[in-house]
Amino acid sequence: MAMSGEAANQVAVIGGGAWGTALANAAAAAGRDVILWLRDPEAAATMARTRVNQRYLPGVTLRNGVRPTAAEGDLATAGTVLSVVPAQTLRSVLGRLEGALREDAPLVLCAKGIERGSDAFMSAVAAEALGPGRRIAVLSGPSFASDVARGLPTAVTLAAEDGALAARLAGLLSGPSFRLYHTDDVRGVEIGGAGKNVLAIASGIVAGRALGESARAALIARAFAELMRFARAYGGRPETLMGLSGLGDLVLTASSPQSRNFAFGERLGRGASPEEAAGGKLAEGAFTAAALVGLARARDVEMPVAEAVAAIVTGAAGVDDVIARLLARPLKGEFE
Ligand SMILES: NC(=O)C1=CN([C@@H]2O[C@H](COP(=O)(O)OP(=O)(O)OC[C@H]3O[C@@H](n4cnc5c(N)ncnc54)[C@H](O)[C@@H]3O)[C@@H](O)[C@H]2O)C=CC1
Ligand SMILES: O=C(CO)COP(=O)(O)O
Repeated sequence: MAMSGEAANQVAVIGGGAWGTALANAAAAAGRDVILWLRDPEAAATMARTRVNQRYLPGVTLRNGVRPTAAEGDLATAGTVLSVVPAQTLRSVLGRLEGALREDAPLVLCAKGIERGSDAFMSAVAAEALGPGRRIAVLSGPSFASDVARGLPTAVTLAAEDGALAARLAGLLSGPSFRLYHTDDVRGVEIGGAGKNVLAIASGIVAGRALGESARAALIARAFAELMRFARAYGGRPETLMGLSGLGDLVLTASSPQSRNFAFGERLGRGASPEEAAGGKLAEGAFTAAALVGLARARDVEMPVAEAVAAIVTGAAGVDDVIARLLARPLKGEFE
């Protein structure tokens, strides 16, 4: 049955954190009718009343087209669904909400991570949780929630295996300052988003240890080289990694203290323990590091920077040991 105009214009955002709130505002700016679903009824009611997400995105007013709710039934009319909960919660959240979603609504995955334990990419987790019939897309790219929510110019990538669907969703969510490019390289886009979070932690460590801007630039370039190797081994296209969702997002996240992953690394570099460094904020790379390294090892992909981050966040090695090890690696051809 064809979707009614009302359903086609309605977007549900699952997850009322910083990014979910920003994307809800961006979709409303694009003219969509937006349902912002939170698991906590009290938080949803407060947000509906105050029109602000004080905990996760203070200082930003919700647009008129955004309706916060905790009622699962409110999701039933949305023609498009964005999942914006942390990567490690995706499976359980989709399991809970599966029955509340329209069967024909495409699901746009906005978390940047790899599931721990299963080492599964987000698209694989969603396909397992919702069954093979669900159309799945991935949205990723250089975009701080506060920039997007304030309407500052931002460009990201929307990927779906069905290129026509990717183009349609990019059009649906693009607004005056939030621009979505589209591609059919789902795997390449999700690798860029998940990988850059891990690698940005390393960049933060270099900054926190005061190793200098030259060292940080070298680190970012070597980190990008290993991300390319990983993508090649797992079916992501090199040009995707060269684009917004790869290099673009790595540059943003690995060079700004506004990034929670970078800030987490910076605190590690200054000597904080992983628990202290997290400080109650979500640093997705800390959870994804071991999974990324596990996948890399499984296909013999050399990822010394990701290995270093995984060793530090799991407490297997200290920052100084890891730096010494990286600097002692044998010299080799740059593009081997
Ligand atoms: N904040 C940003 O600038 C950007 C974030 N992202 C990605 O978006 C994802 C979410 O990040 P943020 O919104 O920034 O995190 P956040 O920490 O601001 O918010 C996470 C939200 O998820 C909710 N949540 C957690 N577990 C849940 C569960 N089991 N059921 C329902 N809701 C649950 C929390 O209550 C909270 O509202 C991450 O993967 C992140 O990498 C991507 C681009 C930009
Ligand atoms: O993904 C992001 C920017 O594109 C946000 O980065 P952090 O999660 O490190 O804050």
